[in-house]
Amino acid sequence: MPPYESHSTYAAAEAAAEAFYSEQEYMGKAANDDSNRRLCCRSAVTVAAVAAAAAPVVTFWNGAIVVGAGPSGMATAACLQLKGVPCLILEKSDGIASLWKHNTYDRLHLHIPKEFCELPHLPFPADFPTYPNRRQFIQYLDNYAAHFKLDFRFNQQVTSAAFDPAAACWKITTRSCNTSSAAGAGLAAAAAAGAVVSEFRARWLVVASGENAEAVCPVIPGAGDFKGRVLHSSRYKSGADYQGLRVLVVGAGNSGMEIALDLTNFNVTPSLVVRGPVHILPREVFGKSTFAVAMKLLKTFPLWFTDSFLVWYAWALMGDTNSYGLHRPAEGPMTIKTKLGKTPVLDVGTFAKIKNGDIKVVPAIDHLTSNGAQFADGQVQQFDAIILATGYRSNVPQWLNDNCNFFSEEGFPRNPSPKAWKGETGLYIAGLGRKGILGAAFDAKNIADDISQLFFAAELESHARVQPAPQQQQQQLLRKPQMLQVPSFQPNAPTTRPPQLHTPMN
Ligand SMILES: NC(=O)C1=CN([C@@H]2O[C@H](COP(=O)(O)OP(=O)(O)OC[C@H]3O[C@@H](n4cnc5c(N)ncnc54)[C@H](OP(=O)(O)O)[C@@H]3O)[C@@H](O)[C@H]2O)C=CC1
Ligand SMILES: O=C(O)C(=O)Cc1c[nH]c2ccccc12
Repeated sequence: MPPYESHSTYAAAEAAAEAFYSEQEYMGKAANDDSNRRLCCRSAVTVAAVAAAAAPVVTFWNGAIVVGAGPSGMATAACLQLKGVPCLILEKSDGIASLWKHNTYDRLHLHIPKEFCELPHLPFPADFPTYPNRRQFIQYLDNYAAHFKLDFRFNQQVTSAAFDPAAACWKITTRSCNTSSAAGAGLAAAAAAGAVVSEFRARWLVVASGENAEAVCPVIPGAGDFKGRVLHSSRYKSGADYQGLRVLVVGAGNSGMEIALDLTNFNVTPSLVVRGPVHILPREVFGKSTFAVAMKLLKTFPLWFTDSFLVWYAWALMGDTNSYGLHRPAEGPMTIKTKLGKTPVLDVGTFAKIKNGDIKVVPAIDHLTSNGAQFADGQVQQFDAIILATGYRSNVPQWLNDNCNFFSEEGFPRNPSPKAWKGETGLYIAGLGRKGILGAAFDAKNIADDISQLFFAAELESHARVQPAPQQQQQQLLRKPQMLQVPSFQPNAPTTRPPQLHTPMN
């Protein structure tokens, strides 16, 4: 059964998108338990509060904690691990790269060349095409996690993270489910099995929860009246599910444009809501990726020149897009990307379908009716399904206690790039700089350099306090981190500071 059939009304679409995201949190796997066990005997000290069943399990992690097991989080963890800093990744879903695995459509390919989408220290296989498909990219990410033996805790939704100045560490609270009783039992049974609250403490916190953490479903007037299917683009898989239906795609970003194209390949003639100005560019310029050309031009020429070239080239190749309802913004595509983070549309065939009438461009929706929509220009059309390709949002404001006002209300760093990766009190940010995967790789390397310096300085200091043999200590520390022990830690004692950790002799 296609996913949308269980929640076919508009009112249910946002709840469904939300449920989908949280659903993944409940689907535990045995492998996950293994990684949890491994974790406990490496660089952490986990204290089960046996006396009080409701009290959270507290894990003291001597290193960095990363929130999010997407490309940005994994890149940061790999860089940290290579530098010898223990790193634990908390992920709300049941596995890595959940957005790529569960929330993308079948025909998705990277639309910029693979060399701009590589994570640090592991290139794509040489036989991958220039624009790897969804399956290949996922394979690369799975391989990345395995190659660097990254430490994950899945099914751990971070519900809060705050810096505790007294203890000089981050206190991170997660919610998870009793996965063994919930496995395969579905959401309701999982919820009944009861969520488990855990606590993690670490000196360094890396926010890598993603620019696309949550689906955005706008409130459209009359939405409650519409009787057809409504879903967010993150639930769309293929036009095969819509054959014979009248479909409205809302939103002219890269998702909406490509979904509209996909529908035409299954004999659907979709309408596409383009409510405002949009930059649509050919994917390639003289056989070279437009993105690569733009990057090259930006190295030598100012932004305005690069923009003028791109718009001129788009005009030369595609003609005037205005007459097809696609009006260009006053500012150029790279200026808008830099200022607002909005990515231009890279055309993979949609424009030709708009030109030949297979896709009908319509203006903003005025309101929905029981069986369709009325648009801003007064026209009324009937639809059986509406796909909201209306974008995503960061979820950082929901869980990060950002008392230094580092993040905007939208959950993005206020600092303009390239300093957007470092906050205060051990807070770091990977992949929220609106610079794609390349930007995330850049963040990851900088974060790892920074944290590793602080980590080893702190380790040396604490060892100097324990044993007065600095040279010998330094040699030990430069080895791979080993199990850390707490000599006389009292599980139920009040803890304002993490216990003193030391590396055993080996
Ligand atoms: N192959 C690839 O590599 C792909 C990459 N992506 C990337 O994923 C990210 C997310 O893309 P996408 O999902 O397209 O989201 P975007 O945020 O890029 O686009 C959302 C679109 O929806 C429009 N919109 C929002 N609300 C409404 C509304 N109420 N009525 C009408 N239109 C509305 C926005 O218009 P407005 O601009 O007026 O706000 C915008 O055009 C982007 O970075 C994109 O580049 C996506 C697909 C494929
Ligand atoms: O995927 C993104 O959102 C990016 O930031 C990278 C990117 C993809 N396509 C582009 C076109 C112009 C500028 C940046 C990008």
